Amino acid sequence: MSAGSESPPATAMADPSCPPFPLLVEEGRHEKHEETVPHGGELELPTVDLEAPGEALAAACRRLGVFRLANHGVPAELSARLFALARDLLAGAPFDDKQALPGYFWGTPALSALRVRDVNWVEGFHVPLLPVAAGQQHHGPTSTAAAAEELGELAREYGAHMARVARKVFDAMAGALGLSADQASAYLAERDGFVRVYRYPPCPEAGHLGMEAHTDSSVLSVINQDLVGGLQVLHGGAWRDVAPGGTGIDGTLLVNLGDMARAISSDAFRSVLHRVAASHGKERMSLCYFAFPRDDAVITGGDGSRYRPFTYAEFREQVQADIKATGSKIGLERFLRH
Ligand SMILES: O=C(O)CCC(=O)C(=O)O
Ligand SMILES: [Fe+2]
Repeated sequence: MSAGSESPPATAMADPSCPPFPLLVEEGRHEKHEETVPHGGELELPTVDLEAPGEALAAACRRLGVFRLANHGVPAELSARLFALARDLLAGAPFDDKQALPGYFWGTPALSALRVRDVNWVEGFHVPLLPVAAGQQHHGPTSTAAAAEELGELAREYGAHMARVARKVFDAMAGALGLSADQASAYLAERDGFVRVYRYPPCPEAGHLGMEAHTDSSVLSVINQDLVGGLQVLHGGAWRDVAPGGTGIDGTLLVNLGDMARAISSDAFRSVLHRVAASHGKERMSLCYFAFPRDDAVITGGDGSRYRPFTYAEFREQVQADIKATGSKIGLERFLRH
């Protein structure tokens, strides 16, 4: 039985900026959800130079599906401004004000299937890279609305850098896979991607996740995390910490391959299961960019692939239907050849 159908959970509301995350209050609940997968400490990740990706990039895609990216050309000052603006807005404004802003979300995206242990201890803004149509823009008079508009503009400026980075990374991946120019173009619609600005508020209780275990549906995702830590990837049967790469001029970004990279490479490239532990003492912030294939791109890893050909639009609709029905994504398994 889902926990949501038992007695109503307590909520953590001491901080007015905090969404009404449910707390696990019943005796014994922690034991019930105790880890079954061991924790294996930090995972050393390879660093790929964007200006000279060479063999290192393909090797990292094959072995891990996640790597650090250096020499990416994203101005440190732009990331710092976006982090600061997002932190001020998300940690500073009351929850009710934030909830009225376009693109704001908290908890699990599958709210229709809400179960207490599934609530992600996270909030944020979803910012598409394509400019928002005039009618959809928020013209509220408050300073919170003005800050949110500024955040959107800055996130799109940051997103333009992400699109540039994603194209360069993907062209190197496409080269390693021997994709045609048409495939390389259809399999990554980098300017149609989006940025998510996340805040993981401090969680008063152990046993929560900031974001539950998942693979990304993207071709590739680019993560820029602050210095708090909490991101973990499943490697060798254990959850391994991905340490922050440092901020400022020498800061690296993280590139994480999604399901689509796995499908187009016929499983040669990995899409790693990852999650974010809820923050305890400190809040955590991250800036994440996701790039997908064109909607009509027919994803195929060739005749030997375990997956039948499908369009990206088909994949996205299946993921949404599965989340609505079960609370979880099923993903590529749905597209296995019979
Ligand atoms: O916040 C992070 O570092 C990772 C977030 C993530 O995995 C996602 O949004 O898919
Ligand atoms: Fe993810």
